[in-house]
Amino acid sequence: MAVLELDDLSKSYGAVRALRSTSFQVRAGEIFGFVGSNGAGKTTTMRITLGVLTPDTGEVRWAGRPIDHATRSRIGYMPEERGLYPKMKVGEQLTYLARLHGLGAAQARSSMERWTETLGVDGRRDDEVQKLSLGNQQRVQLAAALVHEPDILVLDEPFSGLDPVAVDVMSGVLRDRARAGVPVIFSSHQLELVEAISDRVGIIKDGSMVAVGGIDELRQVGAPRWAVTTAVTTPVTTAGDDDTAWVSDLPGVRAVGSEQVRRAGGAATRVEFETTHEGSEQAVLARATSRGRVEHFGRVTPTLTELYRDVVSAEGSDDSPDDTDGDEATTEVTS
Ligand SMILES: Nc1ncnc2c1ncn2[C@@H]1O[C@H](COP(=O)(O)OP(=O)(O)OP(=O)(O)O)[C@@H](O)[C@H]1O
Repeated sequence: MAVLELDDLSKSYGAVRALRSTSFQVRAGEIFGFVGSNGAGKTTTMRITLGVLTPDTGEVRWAGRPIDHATRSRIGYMPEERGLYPKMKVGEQLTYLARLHGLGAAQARSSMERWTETLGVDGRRDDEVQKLSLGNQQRVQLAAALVHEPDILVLDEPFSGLDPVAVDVMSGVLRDRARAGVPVIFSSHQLELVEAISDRVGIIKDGSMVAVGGIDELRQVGAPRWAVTTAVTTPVTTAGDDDTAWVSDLPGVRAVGSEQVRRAGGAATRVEFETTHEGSEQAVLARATSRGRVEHFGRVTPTLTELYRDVVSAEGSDDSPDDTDGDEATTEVTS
């Protein structure tokens, strides 16, 4: 299966180290969500993939071979800064872009028709791009990335500013392209959306990949997290009081937070904890049972937002641009 390989990419802009030995892969037919804080290095990575920026070290390969001019023309790219001609009509512009990528006149026209229909802007073909709303301009921008039927899709924040219907349309198109065997890489700050549509996710921080893998796989990294909710008959004191000591003093257990819920006829306490030894959650359950009626006990599945916060706020953060220390370890989970 063809794989897009980004191998050991480094890039500095003067004193700013934008990428530090960044490596990851995107397989054919896979949607890869690329996330990271502002300035983490996503756009730089995408521009290098497209070949508009040259890395200081490393290379990008497609199907085992370094990306050359011919392969580059097979990439559909949606740049963050967008790049349509505002005064050109939608239909003309898309047909023109398809022809630039080598499609014949009839093929370019039918591809333009197909993508404007799929993306719901077929009624705007004769309008200048600048007359469209920002969301519709973005749909046209995606059509521009797709109109030459690319083998690889690289999309820089394609969802930013879209309404929920447009998000659904865009997600559907990405899924459809992936099903057709295209590797799709997209960046986004909308982590719930990334979680919903990505097959794999990469988290970049200060130019280094700090986690790469399927979301379920990334969830397995780190200590398992649990929650226990116990009904308590004794009145709960001030909300926010620490009620985790009964959990924390058990071996192999670390309480990470608690919550108290008042309600008619009593209250309940929910404590979240991590286990560092297999089976130590059973000791928590036994103790909870001795304290009151256990209403709920189970594993907590972190969301991508929680995973992201964990890895991005992990120790070792250094935002100084001229930092020259070593690279951070990547949590690589491959399936
Ligand atoms: N042309 C440039 N000249 C100098 N510095 C640059 C240039 N382009 C990017 N940078 C710097 O490189 C770092 C990485 O920027 P990049 O645009 O790749 O981040 P990003 O993850 O895409 O951010 P965002 O989420 O804000 O779009 C940042 O510190 C940025 O300021």
